[in-house]
Amino acid sequence: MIQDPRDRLVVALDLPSIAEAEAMIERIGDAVTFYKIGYRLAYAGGLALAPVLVKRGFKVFIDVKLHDIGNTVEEGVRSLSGLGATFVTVHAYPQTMRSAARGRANGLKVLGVTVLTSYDDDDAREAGYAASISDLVARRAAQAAEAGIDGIVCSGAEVAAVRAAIGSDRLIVCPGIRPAGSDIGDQKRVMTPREARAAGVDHVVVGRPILAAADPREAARAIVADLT
Ligand SMILES: O=C(O)c1cc(=O)[nH]c(=O)n1[C@@H]1O[C@H](COP(=O)(O)O)[C@@H](O)[C@H]1O
Repeated sequence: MIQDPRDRLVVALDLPSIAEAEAMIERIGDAVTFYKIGYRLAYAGGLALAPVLVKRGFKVFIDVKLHDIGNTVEEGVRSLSGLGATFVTVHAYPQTMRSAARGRANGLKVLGVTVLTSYDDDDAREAGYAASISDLVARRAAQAAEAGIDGIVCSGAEVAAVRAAIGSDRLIVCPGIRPAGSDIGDQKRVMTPREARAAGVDHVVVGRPILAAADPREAARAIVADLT
């Protein structure tokens, strides 16, 4: 149960260094309680920021989208469990999800990324999938529940189908969130914060619309208001 509405928003710290991430966190102030460390920051040494943020009372989402042989995924998730983070992502393949479930410890929750929000049906076809994105997402959500992981990453358009597949005890997290009128960038399956909330999302992930805003704190506040 989410008590503080700010916890519904996860801000993606897609920045090139810990120093720049720290400066952004300072600018955003108390408008945000939950931060995501993804490829850009993690591969620039940013995983070290996770325990620092946890110590300061923030929640942390480690978005490394693991996908490898089972043993490697299990041990990787076990290593990441030491950071004190709340979420870690893996690609939602059955073997990968089962292995991640075995490796999680210390309260770390595993989220399965169904189909990236930068994909539409043409992109899925190009990658060799005959199924539509909505079918693929529903299938992977059901497999995530079977594998016993803690939640799903999908687009806002799939929230209802995913909820039906995973029930109310698992979490739904949506990136590809764009406040009305903001630049979509490379995202293809997008929704506004308000629409995602109405669809029943637990958390939304937002990067560029906040990081690139003239006033990131105000941009974050406006999104939290739409999620409340
Ligand atoms: O796992 C994710 O967080 C993720 C999954 C997905 O399907 N789509 C997606 O955009 N993301 C991440 O969510 C963030 C979205 O950032 P913006 O498009 O800048 O709001 C990025 O850090 C992506 O890596």
